[in-house]
Amino acid sequence: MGECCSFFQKPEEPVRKVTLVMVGLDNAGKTATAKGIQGECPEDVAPTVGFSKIDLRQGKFEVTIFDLGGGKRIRGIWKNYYAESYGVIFVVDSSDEKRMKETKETMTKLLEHPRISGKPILVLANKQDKEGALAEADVIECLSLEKLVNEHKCHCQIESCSAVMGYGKKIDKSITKGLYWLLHSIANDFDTLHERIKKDTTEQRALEQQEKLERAARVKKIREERERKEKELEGYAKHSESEADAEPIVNPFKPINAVIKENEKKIEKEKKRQMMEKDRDSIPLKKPSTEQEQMETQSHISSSNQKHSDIGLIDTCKEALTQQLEEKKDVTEQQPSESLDSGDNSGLNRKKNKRLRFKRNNNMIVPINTEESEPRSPRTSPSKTPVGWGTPKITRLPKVEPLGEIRQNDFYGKKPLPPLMSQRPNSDSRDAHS
Ligand SMILES: Nc1nc2c(ncn2[C@@H]2O[C@H](COP(=O)(O)OP(=O)(O)OP(=O)(O)O)[C@@H](O)[C@H]2O)c(=O)[nH]1
Ligand SMILES: [Mg+2]
Repeated sequence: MGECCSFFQKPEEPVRKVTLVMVGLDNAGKTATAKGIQGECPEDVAPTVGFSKIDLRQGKFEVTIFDLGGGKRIRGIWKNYYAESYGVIFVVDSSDEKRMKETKETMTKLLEHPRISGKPILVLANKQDKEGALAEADVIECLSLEKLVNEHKCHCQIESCSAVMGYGKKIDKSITKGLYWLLHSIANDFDTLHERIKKDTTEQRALEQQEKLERAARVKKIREERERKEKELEGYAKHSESEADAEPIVNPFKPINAVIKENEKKIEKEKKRQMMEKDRDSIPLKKPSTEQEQMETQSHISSSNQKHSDIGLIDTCKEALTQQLEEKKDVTEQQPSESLDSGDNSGLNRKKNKRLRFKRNNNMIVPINTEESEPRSPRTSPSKTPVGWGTPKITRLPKVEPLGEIRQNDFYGKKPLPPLMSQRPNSDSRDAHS
């Protein structure tokens, strides 16, 4: 019988499609409430990113509810749903008193929107099961709800509820009651609302179409600009290619083997040059004629070579030689007296080393300048020739030979010597009879 009644009633009461938006701050309980209305368990819900949509049949209404994400960054999308909404469900977390100010600001912004103002609004003061949750009156006061709805000529109903109390048939009756109130309110003013929504949605769609065209024009412009730049680059590349064909680029890099060989040749050339210089320095310009010249030449070569090797060493040797010569000079000065006072051996040594000169004087041989040619002291050790320094001339004095017949003959040009006198004219000079 009931079915028959409803069957007959249906043609009289046309089915009305109604769209609702469910908004409020994040964590307020919107999705939990929507799930409960739909007959699903409201627990284990996750924050909504974007929106979720539920459809339900309520009497003569085919209801579509857009459950929109309440996060700060998502609230911007809310306005896109205002035009087609017949009414609003605003969910408040009554247990979160700290966010009441934010809730009020959000609600104010919502109600003052031209596509919301004048439309019916259901406020659900949710989470009443939680201890310390604000009562209905407190929520009204915190949100200045009366003032707000009056300002924006919105029909308003507030219900205290708990979304997690149950779902389906066991859903909190306050939620069902609030939903009935909203649908009835819409039904009461349905035609007006319907015309407004038609108009708003048309405008909204036109606006969206315009935005779409503008976006397409921007994309087209960007694409054309990019294609123009690509063509310019292609033209530049072709121009570069033609230039490259005309003038082949010489590769500045060489194989490493070629570079090594080149360097080796340079080193070899430099070595040869140095060798040639060395040889040129070592070859004497004229052959030394005498022994002394040879020695001097060798000394010069040695000195010259050494000059190339170490000039600093020359200075050192100079100093050493000078010092040595000074020492010898001192010794030479002391030598005559020592030689005279010393024994026969020292006398013999002196005879051996002494260079004697003689002059003929009335058929007599007279030694002269014996002191000047006094040899160095035998006690003085021969100087060690410094490395890299020419042999000093003092060590190259002519060798003193003993005076003999051959030498005497040479001296007198093979003439017979005069007979020796019984008494020597220079008896003090024993050196003449050595
Ligand atoms: N105690 C209690 N917890 C609730 C109630 N309603 C929702 N919750 C819990 O509150 C948390 C947030 O619920 P949601 O439904 O996700 O909140 P929302 O408004 O959809 O949040 P957004 O999607 O981020 O905007 C969940 O852990 C729910 O279980 C309620 O009435 N009482
Ligand atoms: Mg949600």
